Amino acid sequence: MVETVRKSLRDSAAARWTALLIVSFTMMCGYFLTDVLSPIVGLLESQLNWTRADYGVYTSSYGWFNVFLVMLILGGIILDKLGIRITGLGATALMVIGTAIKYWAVSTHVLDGETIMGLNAQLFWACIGFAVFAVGVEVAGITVSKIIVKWFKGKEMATAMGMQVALARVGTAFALGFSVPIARALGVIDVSRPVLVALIGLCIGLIAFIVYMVMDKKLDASEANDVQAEISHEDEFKISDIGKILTNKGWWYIAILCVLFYSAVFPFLKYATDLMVNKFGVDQNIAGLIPMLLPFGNILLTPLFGGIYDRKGKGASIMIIGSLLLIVVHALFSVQMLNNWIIAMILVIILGVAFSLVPSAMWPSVPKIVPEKRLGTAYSLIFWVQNWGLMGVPLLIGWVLEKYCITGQTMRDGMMVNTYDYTLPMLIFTGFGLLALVFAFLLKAEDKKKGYGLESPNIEG
Ligand SMILES: N[C@@H](Cc1c[nH]cn1)C(=O)NCC(=O)O
Repeated sequence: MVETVRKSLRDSAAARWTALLIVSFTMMCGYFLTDVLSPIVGLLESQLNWTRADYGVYTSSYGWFNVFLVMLILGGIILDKLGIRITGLGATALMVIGTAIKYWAVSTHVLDGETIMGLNAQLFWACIGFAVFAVGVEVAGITVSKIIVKWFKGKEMATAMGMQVALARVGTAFALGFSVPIARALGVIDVSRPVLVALIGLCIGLIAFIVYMVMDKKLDASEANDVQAEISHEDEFKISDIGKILTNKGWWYIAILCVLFYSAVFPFLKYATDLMVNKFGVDQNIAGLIPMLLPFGNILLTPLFGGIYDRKGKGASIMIIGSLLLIVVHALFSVQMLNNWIIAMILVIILGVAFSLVPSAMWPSVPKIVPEKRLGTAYSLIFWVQNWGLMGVPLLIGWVLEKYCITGQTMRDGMMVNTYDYTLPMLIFTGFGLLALVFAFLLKAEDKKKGYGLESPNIEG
């Protein structure tokens, strides 16, 4: 009898890279919306009367439902229990719904003069929309991580995760670079216009995810026998598995490193354009172009470093180097006399290297510490811890700026606006970097003790 060796769809390089591109596109649209208002902080002040503290509240609303209603953790459990297709579809739909609410909030005049829970009503509804969107984008993020593990385990996993992060950064870069021109297009300043562009992108992202669902079904069909075999060997995910994750020291070190490191990058990006205007004297119409270098650097470097991790290993060491660079950059940003825009550009580029090193090693390291059936929950718990930082730090920085850093007033776009000294916020970011470095070292020591293989290559054979 002739025996045929049945191949899984994931053995086809074309199929797995196509799947990656499709889901990465959906995430790219999500990242565009995440940062779409960051470069127009000044316009939000002059057009919608949002102060820096209001902007801090808006930015922190990203974590409201994820953190306080534990939606992110629920999303991870749903992912492990119900699977990739249903969770991803729900998450992508939430991104669209949240963005639609936010667009309505920043474009309508029916809320003018009203307040809700002490907040201006327009700001309140923009926050609700952003909070709903954030549940979607975070759950979509963990779903996509699990999708990559599903297609790329034992293959180019870190390169694939790096590529996905790279495309996500294209979304961030577009937001930083093009929000202002979009808001100013057609001769009339309209801060809702970039949000509308993001909404249209997310609708296309939703369609892209539905296309991916077809591929996912085909992959499952091609592995039907293997899946049966796996199910007989491995139990399904149980709620008690959460305890197993939470008692894993290696997981905690990654989660804490993640919250500290990302708290010094994403919240920094939210204020980076304003930093360029206030500290480096860059014109606000082009100030977003300097922070934009950071995600653009990531686009090339994250897959490159991922490739190094795949072939050579050294995951824990890569995270240590990334944390070190983060400290250097923020410490130099806090030096008052370094106020030339060329220095700002160089520092942002180095920050881009740091922000490529750590994610390229961090995300592919999680499957080495946690088994695949618990991965959705493990990623969601890490993101949950991280969301405390993404929520709290912008709020802290906005409050610090309003309370301690106002240096005077100036005329921009025909409006009197405050000017700010960014030394204190940059010292706070440096502190996060220092703590991140401590946890990167602890992670490396734990890896040595437990033999997770963080320093070993990902590609088998
Ligand atoms: N939890 C996300 C955070 C995020 C920011 N914008 C959209 N999501 C995350 O950490 N993703 C990994 C990354 O490196 O972007």
